[in-house]
Amino acid sequence: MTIPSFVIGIAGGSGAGKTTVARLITENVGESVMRIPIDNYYKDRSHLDMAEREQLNYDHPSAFEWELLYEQLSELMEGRAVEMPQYDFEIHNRKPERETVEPTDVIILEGILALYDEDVNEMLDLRLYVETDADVRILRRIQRDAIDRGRDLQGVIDQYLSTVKPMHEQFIEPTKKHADLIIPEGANSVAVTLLEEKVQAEVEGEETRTWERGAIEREVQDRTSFRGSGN
Ligand SMILES: Nc1ncnc2c1ncn2[C@@H]1O[C@H](COP(=O)(O)OP(=O)(O)O)[C@@H](O)[C@H]1O
Ligand SMILES: O=c1ccn([C@@H]2O[C@H](COP(=O)(O)O)[C@@H](O)[C@H]2O)c(=O)[nH]1
Repeated sequence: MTIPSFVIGIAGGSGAGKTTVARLITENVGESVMRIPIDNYYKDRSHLDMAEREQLNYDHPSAFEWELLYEQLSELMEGRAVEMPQYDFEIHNRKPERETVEPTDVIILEGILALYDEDVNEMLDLRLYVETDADVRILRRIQRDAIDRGRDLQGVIDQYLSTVKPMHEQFIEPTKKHADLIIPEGANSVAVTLLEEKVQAEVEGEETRTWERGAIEREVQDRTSFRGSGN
């Protein structure tokens, strides 16, 4: 039975680069790390039709089933498998099937509001916030939704202005204060390398659960100032 030894939360606005950071810091550790997208815990909306679902606010905390997320994270932390819901962005709804997920050494919880819920926050050993300018994020979102997902461009713009942007300012950006480490633009190679090393060490059993909050932050500062002083 695996009892997870390290849980990382990665928050940040839509298109900030959360998934990219999660992928980069876990790509060399195989199956000992599990990524949990908070999107899987969007509420089930099967009672609504597509037109109604298209009108919903998916950036407000009330769009998520927090109790289920907390319950399943708790189960995983105690070494038990869960039946995790799966989400389909194309139809704005949960998929009918769930996936059996076994606990792993390291868990990465990732999503716009990964640092929002107090109970969930307390389960995290390391809280990251990926910070990327709004103009870059909306361009990425247009690329993803309008081009890759075939959504109507005007719809993407309307959703951004009516819910994505105001909810970001009201709920997502303020969670930055809970972060141990803020990663600018996501592709901060110093932070990514350090986090990768940390995850690797957890997976190889070199670390114990004596994680000292702020350790990575200090190391990033040290390495960055070392680089900066090399003139
Ligand atoms: N640092 C970066 N530089 C350039 N492009 C990036 C960077 N981080 C992410 N992207 C790109 O931006 C898009 C959104 O990134 P993603 O990680 O899915 O964001 P999020 O999970 O925060 O919504 C993807 O196409 C990804 O390849
Ligand atoms: O049915 C849905 C559910 C969510 N969204 C949007 O997705 C983003 C969150 O995902 P990121 O990968 O962080 O971009 C959120 O801003 C929602 O607006 C959606 O459009 N439809």
